[in-house]
Amino acid sequence: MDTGTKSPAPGGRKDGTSGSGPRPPVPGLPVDDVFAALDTSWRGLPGERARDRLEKHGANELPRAGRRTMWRQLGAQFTDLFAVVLIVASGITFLAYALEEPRDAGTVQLAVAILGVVVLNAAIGFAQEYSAERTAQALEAMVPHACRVLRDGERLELPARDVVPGDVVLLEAGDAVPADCRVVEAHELAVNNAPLTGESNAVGRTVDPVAAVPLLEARNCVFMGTDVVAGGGRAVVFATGAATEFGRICRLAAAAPRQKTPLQLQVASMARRVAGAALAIGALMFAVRLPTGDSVVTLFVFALGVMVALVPEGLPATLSVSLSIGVRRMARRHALIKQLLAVEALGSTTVVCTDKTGTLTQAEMTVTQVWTGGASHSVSGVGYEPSGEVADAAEVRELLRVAGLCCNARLVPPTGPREHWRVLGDTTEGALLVVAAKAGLDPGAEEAAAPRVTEFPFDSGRKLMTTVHRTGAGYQACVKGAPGELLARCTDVEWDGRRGPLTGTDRAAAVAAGDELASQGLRVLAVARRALDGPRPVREEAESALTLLGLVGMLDPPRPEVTDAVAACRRAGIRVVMVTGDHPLTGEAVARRVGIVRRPDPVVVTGARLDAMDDETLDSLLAEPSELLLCRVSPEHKMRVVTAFQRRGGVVAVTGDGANDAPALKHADIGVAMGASGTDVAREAASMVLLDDSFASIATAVRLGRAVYQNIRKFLVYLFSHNIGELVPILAATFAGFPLVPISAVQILAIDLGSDVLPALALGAEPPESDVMDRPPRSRHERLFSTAVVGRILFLGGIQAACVSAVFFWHVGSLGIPFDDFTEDTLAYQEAITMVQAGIVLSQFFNALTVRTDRQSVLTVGLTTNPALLAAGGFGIALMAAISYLPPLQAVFNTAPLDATDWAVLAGLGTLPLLADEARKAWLRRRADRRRGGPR
Ligand SMILES: Nc1ncnc2c1ncn2[C@@H]1O[C@H](COP(=O)(O)OP(=O)(O)OP(=O)(O)O)[C@@H](O)[C@H]1O
Repeated sequence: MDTGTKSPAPGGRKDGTSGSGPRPPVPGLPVDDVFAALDTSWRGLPGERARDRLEKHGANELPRAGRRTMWRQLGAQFTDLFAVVLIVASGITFLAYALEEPRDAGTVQLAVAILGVVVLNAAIGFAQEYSAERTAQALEAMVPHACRVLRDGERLELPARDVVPGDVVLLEAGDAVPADCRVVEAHELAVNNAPLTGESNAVGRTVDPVAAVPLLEARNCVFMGTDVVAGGGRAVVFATGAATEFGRICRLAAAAPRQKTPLQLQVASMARRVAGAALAIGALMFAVRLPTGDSVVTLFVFALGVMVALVPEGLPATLSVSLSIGVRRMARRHALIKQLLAVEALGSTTVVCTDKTGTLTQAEMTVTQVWTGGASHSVSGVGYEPSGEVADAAEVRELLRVAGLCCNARLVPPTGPREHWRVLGDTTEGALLVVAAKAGLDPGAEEAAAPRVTEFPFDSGRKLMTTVHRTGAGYQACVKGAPGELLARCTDVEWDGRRGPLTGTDRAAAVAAGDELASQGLRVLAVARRALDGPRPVREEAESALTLLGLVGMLDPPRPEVTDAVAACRRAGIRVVMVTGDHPLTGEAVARRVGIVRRPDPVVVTGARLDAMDDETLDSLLAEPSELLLCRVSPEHKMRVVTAFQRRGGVVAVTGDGANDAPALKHADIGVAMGASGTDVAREAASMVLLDDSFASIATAVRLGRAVYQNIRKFLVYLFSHNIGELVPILAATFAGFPLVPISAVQILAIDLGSDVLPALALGAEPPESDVMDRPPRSRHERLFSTAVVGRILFLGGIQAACVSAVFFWHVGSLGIPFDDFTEDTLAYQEAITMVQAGIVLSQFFNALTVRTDRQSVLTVGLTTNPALLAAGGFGIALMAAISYLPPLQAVFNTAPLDATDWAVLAGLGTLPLLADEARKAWLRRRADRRRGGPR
């Protein structure tokens, strides 16, 4: 059919394959006419024509909806609550300056400084949002979105963006439909059109032409943005990119609101509360300083300054930095976070339900045993290279021929000297093709001799797959699957030179052989066939009265890195539960190898036993602290177990790769999909995607997730402790009857903006503490501002406040000048306020070092292991020196030069919070050791 003639261009308005005008007539055409209309054929497009079409129609991508322009993003920074409050505050200060008699330059400086806060905050916020968005885009691009198409008869795997009208797409359960297509071949094909129609039940697809109906209702079409949920088939693309129905809807859709995570909400609400408190404290300051006799305007400006200084403006931005650094670190370690929520949940994960194949193991299957009745045959060779030996027996060849015919995977030879043989498709099937090749069988030739006429695809609920072939002697069903499921459908055997009914002894022998292979950790499949009368049997017919040919056992070695990761999870108080569709013996053998099972008596629960259990029994089973394996389970069981763990208050991470894992992935606190081998549906449903599929990456993500939370607490303690250091001296001076403030509002702003922002950001980027995985998971209900956090803020802030107050009073008192004689211009006063400011800056430098660890000594992590923090602290000190020594800055801040002794005293006092905190940590460590029964 592929004439190669230049018929009306597919995708153009004439044949309606694209554009927003008349919809394509393809649903009404018989299959052959569809190919003609789209100028393509069953063999797919020739490569050159596909390239032309890609050029003509552009990439199969949707224009990004809902992205704000840079200007709008920047503008938004000035309209959030804090910014508005600050802008109003600055306006009032300017007004106060205008009304003041005589005018004080300090007032206008304060007004400008407040505006400076707004601009700086906006800049940080904007930079953060911008980089977070860039990160999100980069991460999105890392999630593979490939599809299988036929081009010139050749089966290829292409990025979905390269698909063009006329491409023949191969569809399987779990695939995301890459473009709008007309179905030309369907094997129990069903899709979920929910993204387009809102109805989330599976709808079957046919190949028959349909009468004129709205395109979305055409049962012979599949659409971009939807998923194949069952069966498989082929379809021809008729619209791509923005021309698809999905593209049309996306154009109509308004920008989705950005969702904030509970942590962000917690911080935002806390920041609001602190702002309220700042307002109250500002009012309090106004009230307490009223007796000093200052003018109302002066007092008002001062109170406003204090209030502005106390507002934690930088907090939300620092939080975003911390989260986005966490996300980037995880991506570097192969864990892509799709929803920020997962970062938080990871930190409090209590249970990980993990698949076996690919996650704990390498998913590099090699058939090592073939069992045919009385005889067991070893197979040599490793990996997917089809070289090795297998017994040259007719019954082995027949078993492998049938198994090979019942496969959709394809072996791809290496293209370069450093490459290896690869499998395109299911690795279990890849292993079967390899062993068939080792037996001298050529899949192409076998398929040509017995072309496939229909297929009942594998699904993990049924655990079987069947293909029907036309042979010289009629039709034949080739069936492979889990031995238990397949044996139940067999009535005959053909092995050991015997062909006849399957006896009780045969059955027992097959079960024993299967168990023996499984207990070696091998994945076991049984293979059978039957003769059929016609090409299109119903499934029950094709999968009954089968003749059993034997079993194959395939090895899938554990991933070497998993054992350590499992041990780390154990230490971190996280329970690892294996959930597999495989045989209990295979599951247990693998679980033992990776350390999930260490005791002799693990609890192995099969899907059948789960079915027989009510929720109460299941709950009490999960409550036992046993080593638990769930074997021969289907995705529905997985969902039930996740829900049961959650009922018990667990925070559950669950892995999944198949389309029917989607509900469990969505329901879990952290749905983890496989980037390399998983289906598109699973990846869409998940909140985290593992690029390397390895369990070890989950453990790493948990570690980094815990670190993010810890870091947030670190900078909270850091940022809030200096507020105490600023407020207490002011209150003390007022109550002591000192007529001036020990630290002015502009000085407070200089600390907030000059010396505190950068170290807070550097704390948000701290690497995980080495003992982060030696503690139990954080309770999901634990507040960010826990008693421990507030206690530490008061502890560190209190010491700092005591030190700087002492410095102030010592300095103003040592000269014997009466308090009432002090004016703003008294040198001793200028020196004293400079010392208070420098005292806080130095103390904050040491504070930053001490908050780096919760319980460990700072010396254990090393004083220089966060160079960014040292640089940020160093910058703050240099700025302070400039404020003390440079005349223009002295004029602004009313400061005076400090001498070396002053600096030395301040530095000495600044270390006090650090030393006191070290003593507190040592006490905590000793207490923990005592609880554990002696030091470790
Ligand atoms: N492509 C296939 N065709 C037929 N049978 C298969 C196929 N793949 C697996 N099986 C059989 O079905 C059983 C369950 O496989 P399934 O892929 O559902 O397990 P799973 O839950 O993904 O396992 P795992 O936990 O190892 O990832 C296997 O033990 C095997 O006997």
